[in-house]
Amino acid sequence: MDDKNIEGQLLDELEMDGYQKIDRYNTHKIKQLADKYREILKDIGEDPTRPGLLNTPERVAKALLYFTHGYDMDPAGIIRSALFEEEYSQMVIVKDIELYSLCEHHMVPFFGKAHIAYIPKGKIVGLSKIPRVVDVFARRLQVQERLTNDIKDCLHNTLQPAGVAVVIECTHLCMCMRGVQKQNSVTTTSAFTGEFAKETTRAEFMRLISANLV
Ligand SMILES: Nc1nc2c(ncn2[C@@H]2O[C@H](COP(=O)(O)OP(=O)(O)OP(=O)(O)O)[C@@H](O)[C@H]2O)c(=O)[nH]1
Ligand SMILES: [Zn+2]
Repeated sequence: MDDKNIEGQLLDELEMDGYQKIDRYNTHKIKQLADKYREILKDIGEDPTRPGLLNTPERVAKALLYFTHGYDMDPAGIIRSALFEEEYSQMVIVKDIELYSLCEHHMVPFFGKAHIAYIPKGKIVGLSKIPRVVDVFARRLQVQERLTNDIKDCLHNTLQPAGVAVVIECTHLCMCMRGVQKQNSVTTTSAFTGEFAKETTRAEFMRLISANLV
């Protein structure tokens, strides 16, 4: 399946789930962006009329719209679409959620993993909605710190749990392929609410996300 079909399929699925009308790929918007990329190609010393680049501006336009499709989505709505009453009050952890985002300073990718936990207080959420919320916030221009807080705030406000924990580990390509050029540095950010303010609860979460239990 080519990139366009994969993107199209993902967006179709999201629309089918009724999250929000997604109108990112209309022809007018793609053309507007593609025209700008044609100019950018000239500015970097390329010839946009050479055969290999003829469709590149449209491809890049669609890719950028895909990389930032989180702007068109409603993360709180995603959580609210699958809330269930349940008397489970232990920690729920979804770890190793891969994410891809764009740093807002250079518009270069940063990518890595999110580890998320919450302690329910009467309500649990459909598990898949947690990675979906990660993607909504990741698919925008971000800094890792705000991405971390956005996810924490969304879960905290919609689930109203006894606590939320978010840890994100990422590689920033703006620090690898340019600038300081450090290939192996990993940035870790975290945000905690409620019960996770307690040292023991936080330590249990950190131990469980570090463990290889499966
Ligand atoms: N805190 C934070 N900084 C980020 C993130 N992504 C990129 N940056 C940093 O944003 C900063 C922008 O700094 P500037 O000095 O304005 O930009 P620059 O001259 O391109 O900086 P260098 O990358 O050091 O070459 C850099 O230090 C980047 O490493 C992020 O998610 N969080
Ligand atoms: Zn950057």
